[in-house]
Amino acid sequence: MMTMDQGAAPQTEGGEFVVSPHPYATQLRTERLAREAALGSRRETLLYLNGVNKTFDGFKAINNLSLVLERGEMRAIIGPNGAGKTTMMDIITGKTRPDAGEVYFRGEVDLTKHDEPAIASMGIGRKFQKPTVFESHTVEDNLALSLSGSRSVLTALLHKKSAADAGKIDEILATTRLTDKRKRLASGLSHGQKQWLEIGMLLAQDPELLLVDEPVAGMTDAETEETARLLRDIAQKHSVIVVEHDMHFVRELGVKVTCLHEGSVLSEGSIDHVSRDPRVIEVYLGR
Ligand SMILES: Nc1ncnc2c1ncn2[C@@H]1O[C@H](COP(=O)(O)OP(=O)(O)OP(=O)(O)O)[C@@H](O)[C@H]1O
Repeated sequence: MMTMDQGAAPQTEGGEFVVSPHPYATQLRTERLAREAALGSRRETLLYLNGVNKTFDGFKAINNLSLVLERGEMRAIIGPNGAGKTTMMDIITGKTRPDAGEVYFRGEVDLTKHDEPAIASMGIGRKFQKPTVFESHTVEDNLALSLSGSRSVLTALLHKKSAADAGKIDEILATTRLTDKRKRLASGLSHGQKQWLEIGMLLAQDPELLLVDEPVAGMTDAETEETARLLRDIAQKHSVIVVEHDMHFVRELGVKVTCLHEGSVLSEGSIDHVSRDPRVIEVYLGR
């Protein structure tokens, strides 16, 4: 006579025979559902970092870092020197390859598989701390040279701009508060105006995500406050990550703040939440 294993024994339910799933099948299904849920939440996001690690000569610069940026979000990143802010930006832009972890753009592009030029062309623009504008060109020519698309330098400088290009340059000049400086040589701009021009040059490339590194370092108080307004304007149409130490400026941005420490997220939330967090006070704000 045939005997049956208890786990797979048929049972009657409303007159029908049903087979209890094997415990291993149940485990596989649970794991599959968890994977699908993770993929679902990743798809919703613009930038998804999960369990990212990067070690330099045995030193963990990035340590199991996870961070999610929603589409259209502006995020401020703070943290003490050496916290891993620059390394995180380097990983997002393909300058540094992580040792482990997931880095996804628009939920589906694995950024760890692409190099810097490819990532830039996908719509991630980066502005480094030091402005690098073309000093001997006018403000508007700096923007014309940066417009996305296949223009040669000569085409950009010598030929009449198309109506679309001209309209776009006008819009960027207005956003970056440089309309009345458009004919000036970039060398004649103040430090703050050069930073704004460089942000404009990034905008000319139509990035979906802008990474901005310490934009207000060296600016006057008035320029700092104007930069917060300028970035809030930009964030209406773009996603932005701003790394900055100036807490007054970060407060002016009025966005979610992430504090990094020793390569991972120490605290995250509103500026009030993060700046009251005893751990943030201990390692960063209290210093
Ligand atoms: N290419 C590299 N080789 C070796 N060590 C590195 C390299 N890049 C970064 N590090 C180290 O990794 C750690 C994190 O540095 P990172 O520049 O990312 O910090 P940060 O938060 O940007 O600091 P800061 O506010 O000073 O710019 C530091 O200890 C740094 O010395």
